[in-house]
Amino acid sequence: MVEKIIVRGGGQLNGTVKVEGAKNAVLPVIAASIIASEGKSVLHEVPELADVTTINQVISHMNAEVTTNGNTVTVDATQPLKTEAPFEYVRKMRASVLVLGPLLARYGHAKVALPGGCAIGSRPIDQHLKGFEAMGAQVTVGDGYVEANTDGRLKGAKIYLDFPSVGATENLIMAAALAEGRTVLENAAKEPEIIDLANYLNKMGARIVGAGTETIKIDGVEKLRGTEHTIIPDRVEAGTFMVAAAITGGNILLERAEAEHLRAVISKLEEMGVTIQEEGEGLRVIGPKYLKSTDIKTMPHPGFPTDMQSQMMALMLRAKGSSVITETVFENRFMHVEEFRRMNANLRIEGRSVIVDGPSDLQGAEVAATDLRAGASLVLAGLVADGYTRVTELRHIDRGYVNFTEKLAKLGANIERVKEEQELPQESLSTS
Ligand SMILES: CC(=O)N[C@H]1[C@@H](OP(=O)(O)OP(=O)(O)OC[C@H]2O[C@@H](n3ccc(=O)[nH]c3=O)[C@H](O)[C@@H]2O)O[C@H](CO)[C@@H](O)[C@@H]1O
Ligand SMILES: C=C(OP(=O)(O)O)C(=O)O
Repeated sequence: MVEKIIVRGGGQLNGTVKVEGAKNAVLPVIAASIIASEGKSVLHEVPELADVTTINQVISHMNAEVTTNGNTVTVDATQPLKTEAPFEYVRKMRASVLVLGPLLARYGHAKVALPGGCAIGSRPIDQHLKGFEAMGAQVTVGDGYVEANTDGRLKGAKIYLDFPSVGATENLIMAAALAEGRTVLENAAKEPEIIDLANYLNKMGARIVGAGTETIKIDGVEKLRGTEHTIIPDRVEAGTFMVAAAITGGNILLERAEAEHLRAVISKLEEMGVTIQEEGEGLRVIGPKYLKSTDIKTMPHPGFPTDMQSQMMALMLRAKGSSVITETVFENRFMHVEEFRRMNANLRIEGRSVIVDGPSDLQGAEVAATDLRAGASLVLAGLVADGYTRVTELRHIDRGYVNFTEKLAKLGANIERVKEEQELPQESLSTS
């Protein structure tokens, strides 16, 4: 049996959706919760995602006590922890490497399986390791593991990142939180999720200033204490539903969507003719009758987010004229292009760019989610394709979207998630 999302194109999406807590904020926050040698952390607005289950399994494996009650997760890491994260977890989710910084800071030792690449690129962690070494750790890589050790506490250091890596910035802030002296992180990532992590750590007793700017200063403290924290809203989930409104010419109110985190996305959607208004604690998004073409280049925050690239490509397919979308953050984040082509999309890859000649007359087809955002984008394209689109490989979508099918159905989409018999390939039916 294979699980599929089946969507039939046609019709506008209208109604209200509440944006979940951010996947990319909650994963580092749960990883950071294991630094606390005293007190429990109580985390609110935790989305019920497969990735959250994975990070909870990683820290439970280390002996942290994790209790989930709806969207509230309590972590008690006061008992002695194991300092290893095995491959079985890291292979499911690269963000498992975020336990390196907290373990090294608290225990002077960490051993984590190397994450390796994935469908969107090779994704090395050299910038994380360079930072740990600058703080005095000995780092070795072998047998598929990275191991870091330090005698006594890490030492504060001046670290310049070659690229504003989100994960490296998070791992190094966490490591520096318990280091001796001051760490200055230059060319740091400025994503809202970095600010959320720093706010959480500061509530735990850390001394971090400058999160959200390119220079972050961390004065190490001796210990941190569990605290209460509410996870920020997921700007990528919000952006995905904004595209759902835009592509169907619908009208959706996104409760808890944070305009400040979505400036680049809002600006590009407005260029394409979409109306966006702040309303109460959220954003109202109204799709136009005709979409206009535009060009987009992905960049680190506050630039256009790579995690919204494929959704915007789906939208460009329906815009009149030529649009160009350039990916500068990941080396290989265009796997969805071939899948869109199965749906009769007119687009081509040129180096790091995709040229979209719209509007395409999209036709329903059987397509595979090649990664999490690609999966969501195929569903978005299916909302306006002629006939039925069947999307497979749903485990990717489940990593980052809570009840995606149900939420779209509630907005009026003709969509369901089903289990279907796997069709045998032709050759296995042959009797010769
Ligand atoms: C769990 C999480 O928060 N994931 C997000 C995080 O991923 P992640 O933290 O992995 O992304 P990074 O910002 O680290 O990676 C960006 C680029 O830098 C490269 N790089 C990174 C680290 C390093 O040591 N060396 C190196 O070369 C990567 O291969 C990639 O090409 O930020 C990405 C960029 O906004 C988002 O797409 C992901 O959704
Ligand atoms: C690429 C993403 O996540 P991850 O870094 O967890 O693979 C994403 O959220 O789009």
